[in-house]
Amino acid sequence: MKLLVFGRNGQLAQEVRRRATAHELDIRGSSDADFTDPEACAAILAASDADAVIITAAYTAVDKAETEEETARLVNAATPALLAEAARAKGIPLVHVSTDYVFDGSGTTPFAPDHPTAPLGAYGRTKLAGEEAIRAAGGTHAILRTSWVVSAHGNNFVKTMLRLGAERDRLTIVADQIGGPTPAAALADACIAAAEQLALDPSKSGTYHVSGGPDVSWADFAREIFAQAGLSCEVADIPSSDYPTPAKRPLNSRMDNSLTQTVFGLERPDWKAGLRDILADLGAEKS
Ligand SMILES: NC(=O)C1=CN([C@@H]2O[C@H](COP(=O)(O)OP(=O)(O)OC[C@H]3O[C@@H](n4cnc5c(N)ncnc54)[C@H](OP(=O)(O)O)[C@@H]3O)[C@@H](O)[C@H]2O)C=CC1
Ligand SMILES: Cc1cn([C@H]2C[C@H](O)[C@@H](COP(=O)(O)OP(=O)(O)O[C@H]3O[C@@H](C)C(=O)[C@@H](O)[C@H]3O)O2)c(=O)[nH]c1=O
Repeated sequence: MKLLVFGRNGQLAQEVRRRATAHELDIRGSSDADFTDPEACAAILAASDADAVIITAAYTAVDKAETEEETARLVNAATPALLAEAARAKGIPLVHVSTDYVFDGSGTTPFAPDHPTAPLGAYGRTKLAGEEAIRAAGGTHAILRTSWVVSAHGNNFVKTMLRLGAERDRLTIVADQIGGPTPAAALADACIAAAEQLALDPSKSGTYHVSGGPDVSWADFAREIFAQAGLSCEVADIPSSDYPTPAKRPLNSRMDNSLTQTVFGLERPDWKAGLRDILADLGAEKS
């Protein structure tokens, strides 16, 4: 298959490039497909001979989105909307990635894909608008909602903890937000599998959850990072109220992955194993 992939340097984009070895790839980064220009991006798709499209590009700066919601909306909603229409016009499947931040974080039960959405902030609102536009376009699609993506590339919680854990003896980390850290490598495999399977069976179109397990707090996630990296940084639990940020984060980010397993045959990713691979990639594993 030929895959048209939007996004080049992001966490997911880099893992798709690394793992889609069975396919021909046409990769478009922000320098040649700027998502603040929806028509230009749709024209790239319209002119493509790809068999499927994967959108990895997104505006992911959660706090900055509070003051840049219009830009975030262009990148996370307007361009995915036109790409979905262009994909439908060509009759090719579209795989898109969304977020746990479309939910309000209430309760302690894992959210199923059809649970009502109610984002707490601008990033979640714009990602939800992207989902809704893709569904409305009516083409063959998979929206894969994920959470807490980590990898050896780009900016993410693992790399932040490795940096801070090497500098400090003690960190205070929120312990009342619970979710599933997701290795970008496993998410890339899910995107590729969804593209392959949708091409064969468009009836698999829909919204799915791909989040690593088991669920954990950010504080316990940090402890496991330090344990696997052999860093002796103490982690003190704090409530979210002690870590004020411009955007409110959901307390419950647990997501039910069972539909993904049933329809696509994909197991829930094991984030502790994924973390070992990331630390090995970074040369940061415990010696
Ligand atoms: N990171 C996380 O914790 C989570 C991410 N997600 C979702 O997963 C997906 C992948 O995220 P992730 O790989 O972590 O994101 P990153 O922040 O690592 O990378 C962002 C990507 O978006 C591209 N991008 C940003 N702005 C533009 C623009 N104006 N035009 C074109 N491309 C742009 C970047 O382009 P370039 O390649 O040129 O650098 C880069 O490839 C996204 O849909 C995100 O919303 C969901 C839950 C958690
Ligand atoms: C650095 C640090 C963070 N934290 C907290 C803040 C936050 O609640 C949590 C994680 O911090 P981050 O800045 O990585 O979180 P954040 O940018 O909100 O991560 C989110 O990104 C978007 C794109 C998503 O879609 C989400 O699934 C999620 O991964 O850790 C501490 O409590 N102490 C610290 O020292």
